[in-house]
This record gives sequence, structure tokens and C-alpha cells, in this order.
Amino acid sequence: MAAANGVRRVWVGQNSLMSTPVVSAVIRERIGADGSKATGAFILTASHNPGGPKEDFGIKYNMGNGGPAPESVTDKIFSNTTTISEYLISEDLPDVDISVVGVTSFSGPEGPFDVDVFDSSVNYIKLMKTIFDFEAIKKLLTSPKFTFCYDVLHGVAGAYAKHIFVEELGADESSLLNCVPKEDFGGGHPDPNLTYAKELVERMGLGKSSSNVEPPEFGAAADGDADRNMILGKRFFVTPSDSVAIIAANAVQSIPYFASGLKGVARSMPTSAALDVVAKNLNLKFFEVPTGWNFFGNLMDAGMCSICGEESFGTGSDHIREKDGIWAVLAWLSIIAFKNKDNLGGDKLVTVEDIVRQHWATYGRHYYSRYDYENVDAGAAKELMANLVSMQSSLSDVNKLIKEIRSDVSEVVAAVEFEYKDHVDGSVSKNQGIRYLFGDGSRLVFRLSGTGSVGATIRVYIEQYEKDSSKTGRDSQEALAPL
Ligand SMILES: O=P(O)(O)OC[C@H]1O[C@H](O)[C@H](O)[C@@H](O)[C@@H]1O
Repeated sequence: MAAANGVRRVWVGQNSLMSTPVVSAVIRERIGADGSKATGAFILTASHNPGGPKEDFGIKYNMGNGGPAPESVTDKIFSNTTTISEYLISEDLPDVDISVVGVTSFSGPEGPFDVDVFDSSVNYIKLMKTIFDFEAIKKLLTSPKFTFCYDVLHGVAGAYAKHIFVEELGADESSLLNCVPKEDFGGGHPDPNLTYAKELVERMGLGKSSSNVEPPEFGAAADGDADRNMILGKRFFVTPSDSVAIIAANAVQSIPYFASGLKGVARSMPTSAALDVVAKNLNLKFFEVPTGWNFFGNLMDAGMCSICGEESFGTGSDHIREKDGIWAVLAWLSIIAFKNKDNLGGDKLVTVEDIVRQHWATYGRHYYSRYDYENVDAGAAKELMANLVSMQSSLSDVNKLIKEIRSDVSEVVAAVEFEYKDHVDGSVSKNQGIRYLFGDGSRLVFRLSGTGSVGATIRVYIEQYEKDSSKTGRDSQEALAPL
């Protein structure tokens, strides 16, 4: 198939499933560098063992910059799917032994093509070493004071985690949880959040069952393709919105890649405004884009953005054009290492919780919560959204309605449906979520999910800003109750 499509070289990362950040990095390094633009589809078909059954390792649409395809491309792909009348499957593709690194040339009906099998963790570590101070992180990870736990939920990050954290950075192997990648993710759901990363949540002292074992100082989880992350401290959850803000606030001092300053920062619209406050205080360029990583790519290609993040547990930088879960863990370890650089022999470490609370004291806190209404009737969901849009034309009615329910929330001062004009190519994305903005900086955002598979999923994002440092330590659900 590869040859029939005119492809002359196929890259196959060992471990069969390459992580999304690695695919992005490989495209940028090997394909982008070749000068070809849209790479269209990555079709990896090979067998694990010579002579064994062939498996389709999946199709991945990526652009020449290594990022996900923008709407204009996915729309075109969709329209093409409506006119496909046949497709061809090549039965006689040669077997590729992906346990052996190297390039093999094959002949095809339209000429020869190469299959380049490489160890993707080697590429990835090489890239990470250009970004982070591995020595500083190693000092932290090997300090008897610091304990660490990374739950990979049987996703592909497992293939990288042992290599990076244990072999390169000296962490104890027992720090890694569920690190053997499995096709069925060990029966679990590889979503790095408080619901699905159960074992980690228990280990970090955030679960229901109390244990006498002291939780680690730092915990993190990855999703199946290693592009998302959850960050935890001992008995402490860091929201993804806070995480990107804290990384941005500390990047220049803690991460060598950013030592000369940040080009700008960006977040998706429903992500809390914690990053906005950092950008304002540090005088950084700031962008609010619709949900979906593709919107960050253009800003990065234009040299306008260094760090970005989404409330949906994605964080990343312009080292590639995808979110990167392992990068986020290394970024946090770098910050903790920096804060403790003169302190590893001292009495008490500066903890994740200390770092977050200090951040709130400096910048204020954005209390934040997201509610997901899954599998609802698609027609009814559309109607609800239309109704929320039509209500936006009369703020006095909206305020009356709200005050009747809760008199202790501030006034809605603006209500707008989010629309984004790309700063680089000028393309416009409409209907990107409905925002009710309150006088005290609070927000209620309503959005239809783009990833739900059954019916519709409505997401409601609730956010309240608290500037007063004496009030930033409240329980978040209690603080958000009025809203
Ligand atoms: O539309 P949602 O269900 O909220 O999902 C939104 C998420 O979808 C995908 O996972 C994208 O890669 C993310 O960048 C985005 O944040």
C-alpha cells in the first residue's frame, strides 16, 4: 500500500505504538525536514514477528509541522470519504521485523521503498536532553528526601518511562506503576484523571481508603498515547489549568530551553484564566484559542507561542506540535528541582503543594470545575445550546433569572459565543462554546464535546477568580457552590 500511494519511505517506531509526541517529533525531524508538506496519513502495517500475522497499526493524520490536522484538512478528508468507491489492500507486502533497528529496502509495483525501523525512545530522550537539565532532575530523583510515582496506565509511555526516569534519571523502578504497555490497557481506561488513575490516586493519599504508607512527594499519570498528563502532589491535585500557568511562571528559571524568555503563552478557551494572569504579570504575549491542539500549531510555527495548555489534561511547548505528557512531568520535576536546589540536604522539601499555594498567593487562584453530561440526546443538546445563545441577547433577563436562584453571585456583564480568527492564517472558527462572563471575573462556559461517541456530551466549565490571598485556600467545590 505504501508503494502504491507513492510513499517511498515508511518510518516504524519500535514498541509498535509510537506515542503521539514522538510521531509529531519524527514528522518534524524526518519528514518536515525533507521539504514535503502535509504528510497526509501515516499508515503503519507490519507484523510483530517475521512470518507472523500483519496488523494495521493505525492511521494518523498529521501535517508537515508534526501537528494535528486543522479543520480545513479534516473537512476535506471527510468530504473525500463520502466519495470513496473502492480501496485496495496489498496482500503481498513483505514482513518487517520491527524488533530489529535498521533500514530495509523493498520493491513494490511502483518502485522500491524503504522501511526504517527505529527505537523511538532514543529519539525522544535526545530531544528531551536539549530541553531539560537532566543532571538537576537526577539530583532530585536520587535524593532520599524525594519520592516519585508515575502511572502510565499501561499506555505507550511505559516504553519511554523506564528508559528516561529509571535508566537516565536514577529513579527507583518501583516509582513506575502499570508501565508495561498493553493492547487492552490492562482492562482499564487510560485517562489521566482522578477517576481513572485509581491506583495512583490511592498511592498519593487522595483515595477513599486510607493507608499508613506515606504518599510520594510527586505523582503523575499519562494517557494511552502519552500526550496528556495529570500532576499530583502528596494528597494534592493540581488542576491542568493551574499546571500550565505554574509551568509558564517558572519556565525561564527552571528549564534551560526557555532560559532566554518565552515567546508567548496560550490556552484553550474553557481552560481557566490562571495563565492569563501570569501572562499579564510577566508581560507575555497571550492567546486564547478554541479547544483542540491544532490551534496552537500555527502560533508556534509563527514564533508567537512557547508554552500552552488545555483543561483536558494537555500541556506542551513548541519543541513539537502536540501536547506531550512526559514533557509535562519533566517540566514539573525541573521546577521542583529548581525550588529545592539548595535545599536537598535541608529539613523539608518545597513540595508540589507549596509551589501551587505560593503561586495562588502571588497571582490569585482560579477555582475551577468541569461537569460532563455524557450520552445525552443530540437534538436536545443542540436545542439547549441554541437557547443559551438566544438568552445572550438579554443580559437583564439572564441576571434576573440567576438572582432568583442565587442572590450571592455577581452580575453577568457579557455573554458571547466564542469565535476565533487565527492570528496567522486568518481562518475563522465559529460556535466554539458559549460564555457567560461575570463582573468578578467568574465564568460559566457551555460547550458541546467534539470527542464524545454516543449522542452528545455537554461540558459545563465553572470558574471563579479569587485575588485575596487569604481566601485562596478554600475547598474548591465550596468556593464554586454559588455559581
Ligand atoms: O471536545 P472534547 O471532548 O472536550 O475534547 C477536547 C480534546 O479533544 C482531543 O483530545 C484533542 O486532542 C484535545 O486537544 C482536546 O482538548
